[in-house]
Amino acid sequence: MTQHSPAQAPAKPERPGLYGGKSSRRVTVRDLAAAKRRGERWPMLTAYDAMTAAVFDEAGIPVLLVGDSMGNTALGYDSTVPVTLEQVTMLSAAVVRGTRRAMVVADLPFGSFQEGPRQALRSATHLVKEAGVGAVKLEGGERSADQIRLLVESGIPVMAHVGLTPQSVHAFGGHPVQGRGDEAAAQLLRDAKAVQDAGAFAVVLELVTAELAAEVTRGLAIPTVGIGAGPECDAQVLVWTDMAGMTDWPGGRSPRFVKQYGQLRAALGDAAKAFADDVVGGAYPAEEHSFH
Ligand SMILES: Nc1nc(=O)c2c([nH]1)NC[C@@H]1CN(c3ccc(C(=O)N[C@@H](CCC(=O)O)C(=O)O)cc3)CN21
Ligand SMILES: CC(C)C(=O)C(=O)O
Ligand SMILES: [Mg+2]
Repeated sequence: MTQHSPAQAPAKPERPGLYGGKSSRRVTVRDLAAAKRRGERWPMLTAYDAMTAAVFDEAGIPVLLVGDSMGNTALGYDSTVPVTLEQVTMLSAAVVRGTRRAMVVADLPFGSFQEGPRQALRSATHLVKEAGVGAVKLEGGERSADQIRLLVESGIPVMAHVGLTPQSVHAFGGHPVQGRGDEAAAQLLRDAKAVQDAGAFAVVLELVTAELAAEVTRGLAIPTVGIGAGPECDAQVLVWTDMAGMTDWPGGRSPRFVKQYGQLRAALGDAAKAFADDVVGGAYPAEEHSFH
């Protein structure tokens, strides 16, 4: 079949942007700023080990967060509060080793930055030098602005985190939606502006109404990363075990913002049972798994 098109349209790269980009160099804060200017949305996932991080890196996820949610997921605590800087450092080093392209961001855990800017710099420096992360994240808006400013001045990119900040679960008395009511909305807007002014390169908005998150996203020059913050954020993050259907939620009910894109808990349980049945029944190992 002959086709009489005057000229072959130049082959359009399938995904020109951050997600699925082909370059093997690490994603940088400049790439994220450029994506906001292009109006391009991007995904972020947590990771806590090298093998899982490699899967997400190969899938083209541009930013991986070694979240202090490791407390709930990897370490078996019922909150993020007990997580230590050494735990985040060890798992961050594994995630960096497992990845080639993703920017790896490490959470500063509870107690590692609240004393002030100098403590924050000591903790963040430890993560950069010992684990090799490209950026750190810390919770708090106006209350954390001095910490953010010193880290950024010292050359460490900072992702901020406002709205629901789980390290304050005891102060919040749970995980309530943030920014409801005029006073709370005004405070959240001040927090978002404060972290941008302090030099943060992005800000997580956690459990914020979709309307307020949209307003914050329009009002900031830096990208917003939503979790339970509606569809208008520049980026979206989920805890990977929630995203993949691995998390065992207390009472079996997941938070409203979670969408499961897989059934890993069932799949892994089925694999373990099939292995166990084969061992008990003598079907494994078979001849082809044996040496002579
Ligand atoms: N596995 C996991 N996923 C997370 O998203 C996560 C963690 N762990 N650990 C740290 C925090 C805790 N997070 C949570 C935990 C519970 C709700 C929750 O139950 N929210 C209610 C809304 C409550 C309200 O209506 O005020 C919901 O239904 O979403 C939200 C965030 C988010 N973070
Ligand atoms: C959910 C994200 C934003 C987080 O802080 C974590 O995983 O610890
Ligand atoms: Mg966290």
